[in-house]
Amino acid sequence: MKLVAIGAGQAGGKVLDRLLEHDARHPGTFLAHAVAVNTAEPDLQALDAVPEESRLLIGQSTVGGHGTGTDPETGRECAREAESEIQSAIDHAPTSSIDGFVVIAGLGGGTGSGAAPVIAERLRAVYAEPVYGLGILPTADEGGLYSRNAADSLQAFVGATDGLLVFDNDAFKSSGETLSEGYGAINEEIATRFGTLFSAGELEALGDDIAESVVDASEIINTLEGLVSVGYASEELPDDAGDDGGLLGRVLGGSDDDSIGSDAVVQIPALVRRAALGKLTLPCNLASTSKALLIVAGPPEHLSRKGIDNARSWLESEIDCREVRAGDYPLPDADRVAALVVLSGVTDVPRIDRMQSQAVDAETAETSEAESEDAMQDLIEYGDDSDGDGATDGHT
Ligand SMILES: Nc1nc2c(ncn2[C@@H]2O[C@H](COP(=O)(O)OP(=O)(O)OP(=O)(O)O)[C@@H](O)[C@H]2O)c(=O)[nH]1
Repeated sequence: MKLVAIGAGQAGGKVLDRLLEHDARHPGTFLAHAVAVNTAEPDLQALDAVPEESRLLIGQSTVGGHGTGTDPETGRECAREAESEIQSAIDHAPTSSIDGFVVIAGLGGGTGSGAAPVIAERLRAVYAEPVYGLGILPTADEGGLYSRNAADSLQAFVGATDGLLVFDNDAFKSSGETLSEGYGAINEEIATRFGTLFSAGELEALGDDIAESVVDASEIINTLEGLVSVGYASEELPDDAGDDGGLLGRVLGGSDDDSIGSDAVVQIPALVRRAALGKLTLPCNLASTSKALLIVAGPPEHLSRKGIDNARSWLESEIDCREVRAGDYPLPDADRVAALVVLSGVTDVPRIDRMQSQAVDAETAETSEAESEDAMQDLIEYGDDSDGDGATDGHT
C-alpha cells in the first residue's frame, strides 16, 4: 500500500529512517513521502535516510530546538502551533494516489507522545484516506513518568487514528545491553514487521500478472482497527531450494498436504503457528482479536495455497474469530519464507493494564509529594507568623 509517513520525535524519526531503508531494499515502494517532525534540532540532524528538506523543526520559539524535556503538553502545543507547516510538508507528496497515512512516535517522551495524536487528528480532518498510528511503548524500567506519558498518549492516539499499530520496547529489549544499545536491533525488528505489512499491499512492483491470492491494500485497510499487534516468523531457504526444490521438498517432508506438489520446503502452518504464538509487537490474549490478516511472503514457488489455507483455518480456531483474511506476498528473489500475523482490535492486553497502573502509581506519588511539599510550606509559613517575632518557629 502507498503511504505517506510522518515520524514525530526522536524515536519516530529513527523508525522512519529504518522504514525508508527497508523500503529501498525491497521491490516497489510503499513510502510515497516521508516527513520527520521534531522539537529537537540534533535529533533531526542525526537522521540518515529522511531527506533534509523533509525534516521539520517545530516549537522553536517555545523550546529553542532543544526538545520538550519529556513533556507531552509542550509537544502537543508545539504541534498545534505548527499544524499548517506540517500540513505543507505533507502536501509535497502526491496525496491523491496514496492509500493512507502512518504517524510514528515513541509514546513515553514529550514530542512524539504529544504531537502524534495532534498530527493524526489533523490528517483525518483534511484527507479522506485512513490514518494509522505506529506507537512505541516505553520499557517498564524507564519509570513512572514515561509510563504515564505513554498511557495518556495511547488513549489520545488510538482515538485519533483508524488503527494503532503498537510496538512494545519492553517485550523486545534484550538483557545484557542498555536500551539505547539495543535500539538498532529493535528498530530493525520494527521495520521488518511493519515494512513487510505495508509493502505486501504494494502491488505495482509485481507487474500485471497478479494472482488473486495476493494481499492488496484494501485487505490491509479492512483489517486494521483499534489496537493492532503483529507476529512474525521466518525461515531461511536452503541455497539449493530453488534449483532442486523437488528432491529437497521430499526430503523435508514435501509430500505433506501443505506443499505445492513436492516443491515446498517450508511448512507454512508450522511457520504461522510460530508467528502467532511467538513474540508479538504487543503481547496480548489472541482470543480478544476482532479481525486478523495472515500474509505469507517469499518466492512464489514456496507459497503453497493449500498451506496458507490450512494455516488460516488454524488461526481462525486459535483466535476464535471469523474475520480472518489470508494471502500471499510473492518475492521472487527472497532467500526466506516469512509469515506475518496481524491481530487487529485486540482488547485483552495485560501490558497496557500494567503500564496504566504504573502511571497511576506515578501520579499518586507525585500528588502525595506535592501535598507533603504544601504541608511543609504551610508549616513553615505558620511558623513564620505564629509568634510574631519575625523568626521561624523552632529557630528562635
Ligand atoms: N524502539 C525505539 N524506541 C526509542 C528509540 N529512541 C527512543 N525510544 C523510546 O521512545 C520513547 C520516547 O523517547 P523520544 O522519542 O526520545 O522522545 P521525544 O518524542 O523525542 O520527546 P522529547 O525528547 O521528550 O521531547 C522512550 O520510551 C524511548 O525509550 C528508538 O530508536 N527506538
